[in-house]
Amino acid sequence: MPVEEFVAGWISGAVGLVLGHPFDTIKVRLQTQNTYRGIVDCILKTYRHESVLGFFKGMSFPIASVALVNSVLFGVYSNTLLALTATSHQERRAQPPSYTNIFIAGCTGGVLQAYCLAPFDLIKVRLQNQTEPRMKIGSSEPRYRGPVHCAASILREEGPQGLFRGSWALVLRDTPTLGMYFVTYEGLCRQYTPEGQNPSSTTVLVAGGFAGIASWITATPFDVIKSRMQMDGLKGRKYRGMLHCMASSFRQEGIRVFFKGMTLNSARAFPVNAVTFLSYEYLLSLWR
Ligand SMILES: CN(C)C(=N)NCCC[C@H](N)C(=O)O
Repeated sequence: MPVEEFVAGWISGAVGLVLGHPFDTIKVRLQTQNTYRGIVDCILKTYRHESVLGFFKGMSFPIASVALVNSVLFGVYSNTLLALTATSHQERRAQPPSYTNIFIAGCTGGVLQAYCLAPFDLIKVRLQNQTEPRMKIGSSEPRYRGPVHCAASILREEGPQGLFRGSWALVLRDTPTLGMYFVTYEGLCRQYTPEGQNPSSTTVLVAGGFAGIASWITATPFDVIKSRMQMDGLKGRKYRGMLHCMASSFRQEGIRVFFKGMTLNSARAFPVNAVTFLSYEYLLSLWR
């Protein structure tokens, strides 16, 4: 089993994560709180109330977990392709796998990464939604003092299943969209690369960026439901399950609820996934 794919997935994920976290915080707040009038209002309120630190809330756990999550995604993807087509990463330029196999490998990586991601993502979302300013004397204390305190409080108050709240929505968000993610990336690379050659850095950046946008646009409806389910339980239970969350969100806010955060998801997706794929391909070429 080629371990390089796992290591390259980890490092490239960390680079992308830091770059995209501020967008992610604003998106999560817009999806789960109804107190903001839009993106600009949310950015201004966050900055005024919490300073620039507010945009980076909840980033430490994703940084710690990205090694696991991204290496599982890229490692499982590549090793599933190896099992399906008997070609290694290096051989795939000369013998390109079919899009069906790429889609199946992407979906397999997506399901497994969703399970690893679930508890870390839930803690991230809970911390991102704390709007109390840090280090301001006289301001109210946030409910969670940090990621470890957050995990311990959830375990104590909501039980182990509390850490997996919203995980069905997460699996539904990530499975088909990650299949599509790799199909888009491969498709664009093939389109703009002469046969048998490796794609140029520009092609990798553009293909990675558009793969990110395409996958996040389609992922947004389940992303909204996932974030709402993850916040449920904080002040009692509002939703009886994923379907109830979908129905009640739709009843109260109409169809547009499923598109909340789509602009930010897309804006974040381009740079994050451009650098993720560029560093992934670069690292693999170093180890070849
Ligand atoms: C639509 N989905 C769930 C994805 N494309 N997921 C892949 C994650 C890539 C990168 N870490 C990111 O956060 O965009």
